[in-house]
Amino acid sequence: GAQWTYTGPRGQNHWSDSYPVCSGKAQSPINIETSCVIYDASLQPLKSHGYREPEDSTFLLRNDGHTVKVYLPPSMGLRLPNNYTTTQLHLHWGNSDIKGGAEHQLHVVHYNSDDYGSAEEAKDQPEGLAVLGVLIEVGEGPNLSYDSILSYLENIKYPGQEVSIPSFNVRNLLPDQLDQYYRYRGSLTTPPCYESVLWTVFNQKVQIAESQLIKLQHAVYSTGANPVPVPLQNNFRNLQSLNNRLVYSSFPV
Ligand SMILES: NS(=O)(=O)c1c(F)c(F)c(S(=O)(=O)CCO)c(N[C@H]2CCCc3ccccc32)c1F
Ligand SMILES: [Zn+2]
Repeated sequence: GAQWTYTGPRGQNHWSDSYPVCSGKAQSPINIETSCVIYDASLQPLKSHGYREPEDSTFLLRNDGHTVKVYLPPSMGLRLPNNYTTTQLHLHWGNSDIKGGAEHQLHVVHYNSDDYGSAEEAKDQPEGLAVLGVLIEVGEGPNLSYDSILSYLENIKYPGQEVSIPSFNVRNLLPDQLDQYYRYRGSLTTPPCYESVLWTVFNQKVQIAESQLIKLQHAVYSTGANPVPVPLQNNFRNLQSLNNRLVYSSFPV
């Protein structure tokens, strides 16, 4: 399972050797070519619930060697209009060489709780998952909402480490405007690459300070300390072919 990496002999060009769906026709991420999106006026502003007031006083933050992720309580969710319940959020980021681009992202993962009992059950089912994608760029800052996660990375330097952190307002990690987004059908961007994800990518980016991005890029490792720990960086998948999919926008572009 957790053998795959982003580069090298088990890197993304080899994922399909062990996970055949990774070479499917509806893979993510894709480049959203705004000149080709279709405005769909029926796409309503996203309605999240429970994001602002977590029922739990703590969240579990974990380094799984591929990303840093926060497990989220089932009191949070979306109506899309199906009910989708949160399961976790995680981050993807580049390294100090890469400027601009869309590789720094927050993803909030939900499962279809109308039809399935858990994310594990829903992960390979049609319409099983819904992921919110937030593009993160370096700007003014610091973005104190992201410090709710970044301040604790030193406690999960190595894969398998986890720490209980004070719960926080997840809504503040998202852009102000939830009415402008792109929507397309795609996949998990990590193995097993199941084509079960209804993607929502917000048009508005969020900004963090350069110091926050540098912390994210240097605080956690993808391997243990022996012999030398490898920093976890560039943990994002290459862009995949759109093939015969359409991308919709909730706003006229
Ligand atoms: N970019 S992405 O596609 O949103 C995305 C990630 F990038 C990502 F790293 C993860 S992971 O943290 O599980 C580490 C990978 O094993 C997930 N989880 C998925 C895929 C693995 C199985 C599973 C089971 C239940 C719920 C979610 C998931 C993921 F969905
Ligand atoms: Zn992701």
